[in-house]
Amino acid sequence: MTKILAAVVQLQSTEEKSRNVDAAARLVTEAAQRGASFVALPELFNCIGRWEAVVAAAEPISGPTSQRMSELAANLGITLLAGSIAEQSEVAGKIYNTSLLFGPDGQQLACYRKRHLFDVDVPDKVTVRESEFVMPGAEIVGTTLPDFTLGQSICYDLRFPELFRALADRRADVIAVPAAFAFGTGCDHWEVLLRARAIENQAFVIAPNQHGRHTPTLQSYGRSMIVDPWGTVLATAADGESLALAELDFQRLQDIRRHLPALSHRRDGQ
Ligand SMILES: O=C(O)CCC(=O)C(=O)O
Repeated sequence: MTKILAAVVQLQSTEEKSRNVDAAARLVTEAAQRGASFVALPELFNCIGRWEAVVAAAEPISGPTSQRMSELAANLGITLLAGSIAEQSEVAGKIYNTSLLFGPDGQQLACYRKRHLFDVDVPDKVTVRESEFVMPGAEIVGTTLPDFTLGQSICYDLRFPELFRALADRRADVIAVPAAFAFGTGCDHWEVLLRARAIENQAFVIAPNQHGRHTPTLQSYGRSMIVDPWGTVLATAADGESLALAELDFQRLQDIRRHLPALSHRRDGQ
């Protein structure tokens, strides 16, 4: 198959897990009913807010949220990227920020843990120390699916082109960037970075984001997006909890790579 319909789900998650998972399931179901066969949820979709609350909500990989997502994927017959959840780690008081991929039979196909942690202090915009609560992941994850190869990243990873190049080296046709991208930086950087990563790696970029205020000091930018390998924005979510859908045409991807073979013009394998 050279074309599929993909969807990104935009949420305004809270610290209330059952509310968030229900909202996610409702929008994933709507996306599947509209014909999407690949649906992606944002970062920390099942619980976001104060870090203490996120850590307290952490689950093992095979916990209630992943079981619900696995059943959802199987019932709808779709491939589901469960954005990320807080995963219990071996270190007390710390989690992994973990993205799980489920196939249309409900099987877990991949697990990616956010590698780059958002420790920044940008005056008047955003101050965060994610590494106080989150352990960095070690692995780079690319998964070959029947229709395409998926590369995984999470949010702040977007600023590290070497990760995306490593995913391109694993032949990623689609790169997912589930996010709760800070409003303060998102206004200027979100779309530019997504489009740059798509253009330079000649891949579709699927970027479901959180939107709106989660706590008085935590606000996500929204504008969840699907970008094609030419850097064209194919779809953008409206503000609030919403969906954006777009067709991924893999023949167009191959044509772009053939006409403009920049990835094969790299010097010294870089
Ligand atoms: O890179 C940025 O500016 C935002 C990243 C972010 O919000 C996150 O990783 O949670």
